[in-house]
Amino acid sequence: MRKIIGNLKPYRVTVIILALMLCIQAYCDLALPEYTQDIIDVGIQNKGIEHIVPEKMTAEEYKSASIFMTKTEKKTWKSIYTRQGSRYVLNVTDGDRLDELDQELLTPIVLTYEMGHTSVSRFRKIIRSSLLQQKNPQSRTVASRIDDMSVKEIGELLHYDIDTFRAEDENGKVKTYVDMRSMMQSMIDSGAMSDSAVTKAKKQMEETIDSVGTQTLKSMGIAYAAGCDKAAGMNVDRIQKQYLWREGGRMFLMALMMFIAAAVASFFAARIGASVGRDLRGKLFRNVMSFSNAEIGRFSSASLITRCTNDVQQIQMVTTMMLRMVMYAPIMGIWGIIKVAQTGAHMGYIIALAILMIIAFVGVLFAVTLPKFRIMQKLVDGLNRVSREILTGLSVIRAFGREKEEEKRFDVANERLKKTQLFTNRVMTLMQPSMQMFMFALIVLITWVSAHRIDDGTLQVGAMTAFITYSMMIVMSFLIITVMSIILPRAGVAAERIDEVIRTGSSIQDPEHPREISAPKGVVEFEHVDFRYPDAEHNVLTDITFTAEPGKTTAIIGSTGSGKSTLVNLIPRFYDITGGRLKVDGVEIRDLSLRALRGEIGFVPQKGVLFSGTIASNIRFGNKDASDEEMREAAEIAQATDFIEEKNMGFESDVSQGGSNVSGGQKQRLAIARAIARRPKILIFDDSFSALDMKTDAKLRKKLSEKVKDATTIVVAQRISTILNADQILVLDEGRMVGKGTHQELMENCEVYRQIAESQLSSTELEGI
Ligand SMILES: Nc1ncnc2c1ncn2[C@@H]1O[C@H](COP(=O)(O)OP(=O)(O)OP(=O)(O)O)[C@@H](O)[C@H]1O
Repeated sequence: MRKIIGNLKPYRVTVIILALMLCIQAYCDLALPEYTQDIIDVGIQNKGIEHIVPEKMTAEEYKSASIFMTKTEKKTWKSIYTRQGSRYVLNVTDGDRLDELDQELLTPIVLTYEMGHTSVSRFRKIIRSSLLQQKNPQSRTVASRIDDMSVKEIGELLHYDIDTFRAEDENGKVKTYVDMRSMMQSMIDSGAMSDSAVTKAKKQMEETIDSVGTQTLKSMGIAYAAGCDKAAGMNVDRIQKQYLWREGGRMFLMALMMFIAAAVASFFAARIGASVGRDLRGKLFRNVMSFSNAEIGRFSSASLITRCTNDVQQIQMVTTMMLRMVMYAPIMGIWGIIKVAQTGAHMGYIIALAILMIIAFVGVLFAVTLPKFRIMQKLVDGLNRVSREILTGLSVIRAFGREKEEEKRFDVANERLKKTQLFTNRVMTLMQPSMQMFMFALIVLITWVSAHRIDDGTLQVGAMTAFITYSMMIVMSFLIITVMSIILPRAGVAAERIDEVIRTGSSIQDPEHPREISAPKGVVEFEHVDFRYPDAEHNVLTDITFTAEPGKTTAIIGSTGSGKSTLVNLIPRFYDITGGRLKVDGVEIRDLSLRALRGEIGFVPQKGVLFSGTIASNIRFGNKDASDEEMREAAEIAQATDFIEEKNMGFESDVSQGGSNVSGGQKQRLAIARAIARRPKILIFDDSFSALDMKTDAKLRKKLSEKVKDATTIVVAQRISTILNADQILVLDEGRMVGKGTHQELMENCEVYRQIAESQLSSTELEGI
């Protein structure tokens, strides 16, 4: 995870912009349910009235509104209304001030509203408890009979004017309500209700209201304002229409803003992801280019390719996902929880329960599938290996009639992968429907609990809708966090694999202060050189001593695996020697810069390697400034002219990737021409003549001795005939030099050489030399 985040360092600014966009998106996303809530609760249920202070009031309402107000609140109340005839008109228009008033006057106004809208059962309860508080026995007797009396009878008994009226509740059900306001007023005026009793009643009411939540409380206040406005003769329908249009418009703008923020965030996330991928690939590639053969061997080229492609691809995908979803989920989750608390629905425990269940469910799901995912990675590797082997060896398979067996081998690997994939896919496909079912169950549960609250009048329909939406958002956020917390460690493995390559330095480094050769000649000196491959137990080369001189050919011969290729690979420092000294023109090669050293060498590897392009581009590969003349001469020496000229396009003929459209011998000749075109001081042929027929081999050697006279030529060969005329022949056996001299000398004093010679040439041929 840290490594994945570390990759984002160069994109700090873009990540900050992206985070900002996500905040805007979250803000809009979370504001939308609020708008829905407002449209339902304010726009539809409260006829579009936004503030709890009525715009117009009858004198009667104006008076009764202040029943539960403190002195300061009463002062505010008086200051915000102006009398116009029999009506009181609100003189405040500033939105902020109205919001302040909503806060300041909410409790007394809702209390008054509640007093004006008391259900019959609640009215009886209030009267009974106030009668029981009075000490005289008569009141107690009346209290016991309250349930049998009608509201009117209770009013007559207590000598108060009590109005009842029928109205719809929040759910549209028509109910009988009692308006207790005038009764309260008379009680306060007559002194039957003391100030402390009012405070006590207010406190009791406040406690009941506390459980409702601010949003619902405000809706009650607004319902009160709507009632007053209507009673004062205002056109509430127009207010409602205006409100709905305005809120709908705002909602649309919010949705638009959310869309833009989300699109910009996605754009940046994809861009950063792709850039991180590009950076990693670049870093990997640059580092791999500096690797010596030892590091390439350690990782294997197949693994390096997988790391450069598959692993980087995975990191790129996870980075984009992380920036888009993992960053967004906590913002939404936490902000959503805050919003949910504000709805006052008090159903947080349902969300907590849902989150716990989701974590448990996803945990079980992944516990079952994760080991299979790990196995799958190995099975994919296995399938790749088998297919690669079969495809590259197709002609051999055909020649030996092994198609059926190989098909079976492939089928086994294929079938194993299929079975594992089927299992994981089946389990994972369970996830979506389960999550859907889970979400629906959550909605049902919330609706069921809310239904009771709505029935009790402690929750509004809009608040429920908002709560459901917020719940879905929170639960989804936790779901994303849970799933990502499982996916991320898997991507961590890819990050680890990439990091391993990036952290690995090349074992072959340039010296800090490289020495220079003023006039390079190309003398190669081996002084008691030993070499052992990294991690190998034994030396591959031991005590090798010889000097290869300019203008002369040094040939190396020996049985398979005797260390010939290894020896020549030491000269361009593909590997560093492990003992002795290796000098070029008297300077240890470790003291020369790699560029200078390799600049002196023309190397023809055992396996001819060509690059896609043209024949000319391949010959000029080591010396892009070579003139046409030089290029033709190199091709001439390498005996490549004949076949090049046979092609329609000559030197401009296409060479496909890896040189697959030229024969093995042609490939070798082009590789030789490429080395010669460089005009090096040291020419190394690592078994490069093996694919040439004897005639071409002889012609090529003749041309070489004529045209590349000054170079130090080192030839590794399998055929004695190739090296018969060499100035010096080194005979290797199991990594040791068992003979050094000309052909004649070796025939006389080197047993190993004689055996090789006798195994390749007849006695008459040998005598004729
Ligand atoms: N990268 C490597 N890591 C470890 N051991 C290696 C590596 N390359 C070669 N060897 C071992 O070093 C020994 C010498 O190999 P080398 O390729 O130099 O022989 P060679 O004489 O060129 O053989 P051939 O004539 O078959 O090409 C062999 O035993 C081989 O197994």
